[in-house]
Amino acid sequence: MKHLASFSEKDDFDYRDFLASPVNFKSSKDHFLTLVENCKASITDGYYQKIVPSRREKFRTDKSFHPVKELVKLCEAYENAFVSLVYLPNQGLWLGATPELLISVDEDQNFETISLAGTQEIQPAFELSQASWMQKEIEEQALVSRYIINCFKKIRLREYEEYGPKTVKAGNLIHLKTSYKVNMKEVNFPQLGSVMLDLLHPTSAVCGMPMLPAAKFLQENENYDREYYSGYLGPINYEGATALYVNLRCAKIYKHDMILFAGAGVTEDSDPEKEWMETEIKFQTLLNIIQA
Ligand SMILES: C=C(O[C@@H]1C=C(C(=O)O)C=C[C@H]1O)C(=O)O
Repeated sequence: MKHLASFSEKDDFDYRDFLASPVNFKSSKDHFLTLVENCKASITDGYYQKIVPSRREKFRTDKSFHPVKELVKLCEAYENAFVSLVYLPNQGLWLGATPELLISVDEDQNFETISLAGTQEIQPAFELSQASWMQKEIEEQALVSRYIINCFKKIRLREYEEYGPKTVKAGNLIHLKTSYKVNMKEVNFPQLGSVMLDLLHPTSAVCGMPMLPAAKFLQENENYDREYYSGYLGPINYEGATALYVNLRCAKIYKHDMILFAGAGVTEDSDPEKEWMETEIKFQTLLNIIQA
């Protein structure tokens, strides 16, 4: 951390030289509200159980914005998030602080995945024991849990441990989380990590159920390219362990702006205005900490 912080102060190269100006796009609230209505209508028709539409929004970055400094601030603010800063030529510079583990395998061959969904905004002094959840969020998260259990069923894996659901904090938000753990040595399944990765991604926390039709629905209706948002990233076989996270609460950084991405799980009980608000408060996870 110290190394990162001093890097940002002493180097005089301008990272902006590497970055493009963002393409112009209009972020329309009406479009998102109509999209949520269309998701609900398709769910009511009986074919889908859940769809997770998303949107993006452009924000001006402050003069003092520096990606490495912002990375350090995010690491300090969000102890439980996977905080990342990634530059890829032609794909740009991405900054994020995601609460969502996709899969991990530790050095002792313990596998873990989680089901994370349901969102509420909280104030800093909020105690987790005060949390109460509506039927809509409970059902929404249960769908993600069912999706994971179905993946285990496909590979006939019965020996998993399930913890939760319990309420967890992710910055300015709380979510419902259930963890699934498997001792890969005990079940004699050394490939479990890669097999589950193929089956899980994209989970119904970011896409929908059933998965393939929901992905097609989003491609046809979302009207923009998610790029790396809702993909996954993380260390692979680093010191014997792998931990891949879903790329949420993330921003693509441009010369003088950044584009933030956020989605919200829609079920038949969704209220479009509330889903819009949910994407707004998800943007705040980054905006509360970084210079914008
Ligand atoms: C889709 C996002 O988040 C996911 C959707 C959630 C929800 O619908 O309540 C909650 C956590 C994440 O699994 C996002 O942050 O963009």
